[in-house]
Amino acid sequence: MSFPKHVRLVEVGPRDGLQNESQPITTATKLELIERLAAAGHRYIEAASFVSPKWVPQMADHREVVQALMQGGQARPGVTYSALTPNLKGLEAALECGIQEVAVFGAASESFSQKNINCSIAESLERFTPVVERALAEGVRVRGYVSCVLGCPYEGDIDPGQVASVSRALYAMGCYEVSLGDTIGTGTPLKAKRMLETVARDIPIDKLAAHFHDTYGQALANLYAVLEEGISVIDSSVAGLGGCPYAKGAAGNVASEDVVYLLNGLGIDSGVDLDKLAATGDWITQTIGRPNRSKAGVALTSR
Ligand SMILES: CC(C)(COP(=O)([O-])OP(=O)([O-])OC[C@H]1O[C@@H](n2cnc3c(N)ncnc32)[C@H](O)[C@@H]1OP(=O)([O-])[O-])[C@@H](O)C(=O)NCCC(=O)NCCSC(=O)C[C@@](C)(O)CC(=O)[O-]
Repeated sequence: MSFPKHVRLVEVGPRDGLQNESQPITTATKLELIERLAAAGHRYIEAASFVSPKWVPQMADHREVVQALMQGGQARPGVTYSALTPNLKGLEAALECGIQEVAVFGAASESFSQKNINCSIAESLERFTPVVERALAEGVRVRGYVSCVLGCPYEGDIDPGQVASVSRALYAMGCYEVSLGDTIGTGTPLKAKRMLETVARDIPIDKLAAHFHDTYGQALANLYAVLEEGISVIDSSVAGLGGCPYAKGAAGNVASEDVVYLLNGLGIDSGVDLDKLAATGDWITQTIGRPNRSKAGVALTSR
C-alpha cells in the first residue's frame, strides 16, 4: 500500500454544496464563502454553475459571482476558480466573465443524463465536444464529470464498463481530468476500487478524481480505498453541504474538513489549514441555517 504524498483538493462547496438550497443565498455570502475557503488554503474552488436558472435557481447569479472574482479583483493569485458549463451558451457566458477553468458534466446512467441535462449520454457527448474545443481554443482548461459511477437513483447498479466508456470519451475530447461522481453515495470501498480499476485501464490514475457523496456514510471509507489505488485528487464540500437537485435524497459531498483530517492522519499534505476550514464550515452553516455535517468540523469548533 502506498499513498500519495500530496492530494489536490477541489472544493465544490460554493457550487455543489449550495446548488440544492431552496432559500435564496446572497451573492455576497457566496463570495465570502469562496474567499474564506481560499484563505483556508484551498487552491481549486468550484465557484458557480452556468446552467439554466429555471433548472437550478440557486445558481442564477453565476455571472455576478464569477465577474466579482475574475473582473472585480476578488480572486486570489494562485487559486483556480472554475464553473460548470453544460453547453455553448453557458460557456460563452462564463468566458465573458473571465472564467479560468470550466467543467462539463455527463453521466454513466441514461436516465440520470435525461433528468439532469435533458439529453441522452450520446447527445451529451456531442454537445460537450464544441464546448471543450471552444474552451481550449480560449486557453481555458476543462474538467469532465461522470455522475452515477457507483449507482443511479433511477437505474440502480451501474456497470463499471459504462463508467469507463463515458470517462474515456471525456478524456479523449480534451478534458484534462475526469472526476468520478458517486452522486447518491451508495458506493462501498470494494465497489469503488473495482470501478476505479476498470476506468484506470484506459485513463492514467493521476488524471482521475474522486467525487464522493456521503448519503450512506461510506464516503471516507471509499476515499481511503481509492487513495490506496493511487487517486490523488479529491472533490469535497465544506461542512458536507450539498445534494443534487436530480437525485432525490442524496446527501452532500464528503465534508472537506473530514477529508483534511483523514489526510493529515495519513501524513498526506493538502495545503489546507484544518482550523480555518472548520471555522468556515461553522460560519456558512450558521449563515444559511443548515446543520454542519462535518464530524471533524463540529468536533473542532466545539472544543
Ligand atoms: C443543460 C440544460 C441547460 C439543458 O436544458 P434544455 O431545456 O434542454 O435546454 P435548451 O437549450 O432547450 O434551453 C431551454 C432554456 O434554458 C436556457 N438555457 C440553456 N442553457 C443555458 C445555460 N447554460 N445558462 C442559462 N440558460 C440556459 C435557454 O436559453 C432556454 O431558455 P428559455 O428560452 O426557455 O427562456 C439544463 O438541463 C440545465 O441547466 N441543467 C442543469 C443541471 C444541473 O445543473 N445539475 C446539477 C449539476 S450536476 C451535479 O451536481 C453532479 C456533479 C457534477 O456534482 C457530479 C456528481 O455528484 O455526480
